[in-house]
Amino acid sequence: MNSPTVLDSIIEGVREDVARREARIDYQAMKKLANAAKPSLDATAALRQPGIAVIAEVKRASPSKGALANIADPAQQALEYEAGGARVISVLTEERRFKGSLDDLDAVRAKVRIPVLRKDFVVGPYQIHEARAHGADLILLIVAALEQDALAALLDRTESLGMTALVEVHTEAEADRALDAGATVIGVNARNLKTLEVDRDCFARIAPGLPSHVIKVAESGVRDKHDLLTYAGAGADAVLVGEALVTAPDPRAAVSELVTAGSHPSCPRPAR
Ligand SMILES: O=C(O)c1ccccc1NCC(=O)[C@H](O)[C@H](O)COP(=O)(O)O
Repeated sequence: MNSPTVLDSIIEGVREDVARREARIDYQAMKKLANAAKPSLDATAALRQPGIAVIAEVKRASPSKGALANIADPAQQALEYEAGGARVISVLTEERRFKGSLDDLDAVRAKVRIPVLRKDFVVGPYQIHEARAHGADLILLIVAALEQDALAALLDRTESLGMTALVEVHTEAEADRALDAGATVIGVNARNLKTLEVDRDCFARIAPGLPSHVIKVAESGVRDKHDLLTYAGAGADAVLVGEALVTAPDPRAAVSELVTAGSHPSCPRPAR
């Protein structure tokens, strides 16, 4: 038997944590809470505005880097991102390896006016209703973590709750699975979640094979505006940035520099 990957061990912890939360608030009760939440914001409209969209992430720690930033006030961090021109805020809610929480999601949702992505490792429908109950507008679905039937069902569930699914892939085969499941927003993660290696050429290999109607998000490894421009040249509509923003001395300025580069007339535009 193969030894467990980083992704396997994250998922194992997530399953335990979901079971613990579900024992407190059961599935039917969570569905009711989700139904009572304010309607979700239209994330695809936000991502389709002119220029390369910046999805700015609240990320305290990661398996690849350990502790990244002591974000005492995630809402303030998100407000800085919003003021810098971010189109979407990504909030990591996984607790064990990323030091995030649903409290972080609540705090961010309460302050910002732009769409919010719940970034976690979704293993079942409970987490989707939970995300909606906590005000998320988008949810991440990782193809490598889901069987095909589950991926398609979770995508349907997300859309039926009025949310947008960012479907994450790392290989051409996963991109085919995302399309088969009906994904319209696809994130190509440069980071291999099994080995943690970052391959910034991954996006340029996969994006040309995605249909023009799909919103293409380049995830991970964006250090500065040069990386954003490279991804834009390969067809990115958006970039998702964590580490570079949480470690920046001035997160607002760091987002603004990316946004400015992505809206400059010389920035490559995806062909539509
Ligand atoms: O960041 C990690 O080490 C990691 C490890 C295992 C699974 C997921 C991981 N990160 C999640 C992400 O996809 C990133 O937080 C996101 O794309 C931002 O990446 P970066 O700008 O490189 O922080």
